[in-house]
This record gives sequence, structure tokens and C-alpha cells, in this order.
Amino acid sequence: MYETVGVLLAGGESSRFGQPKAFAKYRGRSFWEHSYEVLKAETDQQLIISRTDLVDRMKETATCQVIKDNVEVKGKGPLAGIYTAMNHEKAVWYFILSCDVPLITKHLIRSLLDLRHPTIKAVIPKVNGKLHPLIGVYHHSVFPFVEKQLTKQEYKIVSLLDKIEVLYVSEKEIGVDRNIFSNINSQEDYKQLLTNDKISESKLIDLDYQ
Ligand SMILES: Nc1nc2c(ncn2[C@@H]2O[C@H](COP(=O)(O)OP(=O)(O)OP(=O)(O)O)[C@@H](O)[C@H]2O)c(=O)[nH]1
Repeated sequence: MYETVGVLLAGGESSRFGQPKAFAKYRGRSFWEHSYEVLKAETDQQLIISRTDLVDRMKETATCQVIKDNVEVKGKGPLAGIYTAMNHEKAVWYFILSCDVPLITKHLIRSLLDLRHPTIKAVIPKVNGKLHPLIGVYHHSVFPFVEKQLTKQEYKIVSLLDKIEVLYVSEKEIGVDRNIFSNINSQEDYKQLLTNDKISESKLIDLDYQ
């Protein structure tokens, strides 16, 4: 049994994005590869949970197992991905990470893992009052709660957080910029990401030039 398994959630419909967002490119790499890289650096083993039609493409690059959601929970959203991962690979802790946060850093993953404690079941960022349950640490004992929620067709992850002991931590407490939590749902979000990037890159060039 591993101490920490990094779970990359890369399934879902991407209906707001209009195409599988896991494969959108940012700085020369697919979104999912950005999440995979930080998990690989900070966890003992990694697992990617995705859709049947995307699994083969990810296997070309990933050096961990890439599996599809369990058939009985398929199409039920991120909670289904968490269920599939916990059911497939036994670990003490799981770092759950979505595939649509391309600014994510290893430092953030490590900082959240460092906050694990025997009396809590999850460590979740709360940024400017907004929860980020798909960038968080979960203890294995959360699994029965996940299972029960799916049985009751209660798919919201915030409902899960209401039932377990959670340590909420702000970006200020971790000492990171809130931009790294940006998650890309729509083409508008994506355009914004690329626009911001060009601005920051040009700023860097200007600074170098001075
Ligand atoms: N394994 C798995 N991952 C999922 C599932 N649904 C969403 N995800 C992942 O969870 C994260 C958040 O997904 P959302 O943006 O809420 O949902 P989505 O279905 O991808 O996109 P929308 O259709 O636009 O809501 C992303 O990393 C998705 O890849 C699912 O059913 N299974």
C-alpha cells in the first residue's frame, strides 16, 4: 500500500469547453500533462482516471496506469473518478487533482500534503472564499462516504466535505498566488489564460531588456 497516491481526474464531458479540455495546450503541453507532472514529483504513485475514448492517447505519454471510470459510476462526475481511484489503488492518502488547472505548482501540492494530520480527513484550499475540492488531499477513510453519496445519487463534492473533518487553508496561509488555482472551464477562460500569459511573458522580456 502506498502512502500517497496522486489521482489525476481527466474524464468528464467538457461540455462548456466544447472539446476534451485535458488535451488543450498550454506552454507546449496538454493540460493533463501539467497536472500529471506535479503529481509525479510529489506523490509515491500516480493514477489517471479518464474516459474510454481518451485513455489510449494519455497512455502514449503517461508512465503510470491510465484507467476508465468504473462502469457503475461512469458519467457521474468527479466524485465517480475519486471512487474509481480509491477502489482501484489502496493508499493512506490520495491527492486528488483535476486536469484543468495548468498553472498548478509542485510547491502547492507539497504544501497541502505537509498539512496532513491524523485528526483530519481532507486538506482543501479555500481561495478568496471559494473551495477547491479538486485540488486537495483526502484520507482513505473517506471512501465509504464517497460510496454512500454515489448510491444516494448525491454527486456534489461539497456535500462530501460537509460530512468529514476538513482542514481548509487559504492561499495566504500557504503563501501562494491565487492565480495558480485558475481552472479552465470555457473557451473564454482559455483565451484569458493565453492572453494573461502573453502579457506576463512580454513583461519578462521587457525586464530582461532593461
Ligand atoms: N474520471 C472522471 N473525471 C471527471 C468526471 N467528470 C469530470 N471529471 C474531471 O473533473 C474535473 C472537473 O470537471 P468539470 O469541469 O466539473 O466537469 P466536465 O465534465 O469536465 O466539464 P463540463 O461538462 O463543462 O462541466 C476535470 O479535471 C474533469 O476532467 C468523470 O465523470 N470522471
